[in-house]
Amino acid sequence: MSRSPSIPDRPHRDIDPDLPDDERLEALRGHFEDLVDVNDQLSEQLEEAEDRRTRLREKVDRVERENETLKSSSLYIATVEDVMDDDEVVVKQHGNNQEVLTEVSPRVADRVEPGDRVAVNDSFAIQTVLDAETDARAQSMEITERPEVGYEDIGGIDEQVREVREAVEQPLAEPERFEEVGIDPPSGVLLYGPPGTGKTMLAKAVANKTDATFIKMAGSELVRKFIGEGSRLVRDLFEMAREREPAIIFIDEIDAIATTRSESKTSGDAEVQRTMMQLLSEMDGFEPRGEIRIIAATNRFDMLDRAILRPGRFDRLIEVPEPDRDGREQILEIHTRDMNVSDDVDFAELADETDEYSGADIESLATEAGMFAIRNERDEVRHEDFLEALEKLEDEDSSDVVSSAGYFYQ
Ligand SMILES: Nc1ncnc2c1ncn2[C@@H]1O[C@H](COP(=O)(O)OP(=O)(O)OP(=O)(O)O)[C@@H](O)[C@H]1O
Repeated sequence: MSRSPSIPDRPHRDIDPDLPDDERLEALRGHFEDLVDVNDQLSEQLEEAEDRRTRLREKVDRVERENETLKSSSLYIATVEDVMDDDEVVVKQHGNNQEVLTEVSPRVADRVEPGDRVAVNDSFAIQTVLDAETDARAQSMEITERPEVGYEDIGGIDEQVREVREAVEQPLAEPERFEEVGIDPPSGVLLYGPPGTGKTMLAKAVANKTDATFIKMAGSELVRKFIGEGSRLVRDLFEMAREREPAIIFIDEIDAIATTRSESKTSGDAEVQRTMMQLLSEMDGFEPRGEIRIIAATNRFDMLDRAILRPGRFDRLIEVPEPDRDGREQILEIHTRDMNVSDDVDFAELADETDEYSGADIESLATEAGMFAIRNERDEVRHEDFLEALEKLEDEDSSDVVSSAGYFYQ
């Protein structure tokens, strides 16, 4: 790197005005030569500075172009297996487990270590090293420091809220009570019931109440996202939780990895099996009174492999049913809390009319009613808007609207 050149001193000469003319002329000539010298030096420096500026500009342009390429092209996730000399590394690609000898871009060369998760481009050159956060997201984990759902946002399932608080919140908030009594809290809690009934909300609300990090992963992602990576993802999930204790791990659609063992021995089944074994071994090695709690959810209780329900695993089962009439009224009130609803809205009647609606369906109903008000150029939502919304939802394919219909969960 070139250092900035020093600026030459300003030439200075005292010329005695009483000197004879020829001596004064000589002195002035000397001064003039000094000035020309300095001028030459400054011009040279200016030229160098301009050169440097051009080189920097080119560098910036190049980095900007690289940046654009990085942003616009898809990158693939891989794990570094080995780092060799000359900036060469062996990476294993997620998805197909292919091992590739590749190069590291000089920008990240000194940051790459075996075990790192990296993003590679189409020609497998390593572009970036993923930090824990990006890595987790790339693996479809959803991490929320403090979810914004409170118990007051959940309607119609008070008993389930109570049970979850007892099984998950209390062991985190007052572990000493379990110690005093001499029992271990439930290892894992399994919430089961039709879709859209508030299972995820329940898990988020406990995390909110206990200031725990909420880490969510869908079982389907564990087995579908990167074939052959399921058990590693489970390990990462628990690792992430250990780094962020207190934490609540929420595995949605647990049935995707814990289905009843099928007779067929396809590689897909073996993969699912390995993922489940990893989950069980993580849970078995768990500190029962520790600061990580695990909640799983399923709509397909009937399909679950009973091995995951043994003591020490998901040993507290909580059914989260569709809301009853009063529950629906409560949920309607929750979802219209921030809406400008007119006094003529009859929640009791709407609750009567929404038999078999899940909480999620009721949320859609409220949003749809709001849309009708907007369409009619009103800023107040009236009862008639809810009725129109009901009609619209009923008209749409009823199996889509009433999401619980047709689901077998026990
Ligand atoms: N009991 C409820 N009280 C209030 N809102 C609810 C309730 N149940 C569901 N909802 C609404 O429906 C949305 C979806 O609910 P949630 O994701 O918790 O359902 P889920 O049971 O986990 O569904 P799935 O099984 O499909 O994952 C919530 O964001 C909320 O707006």
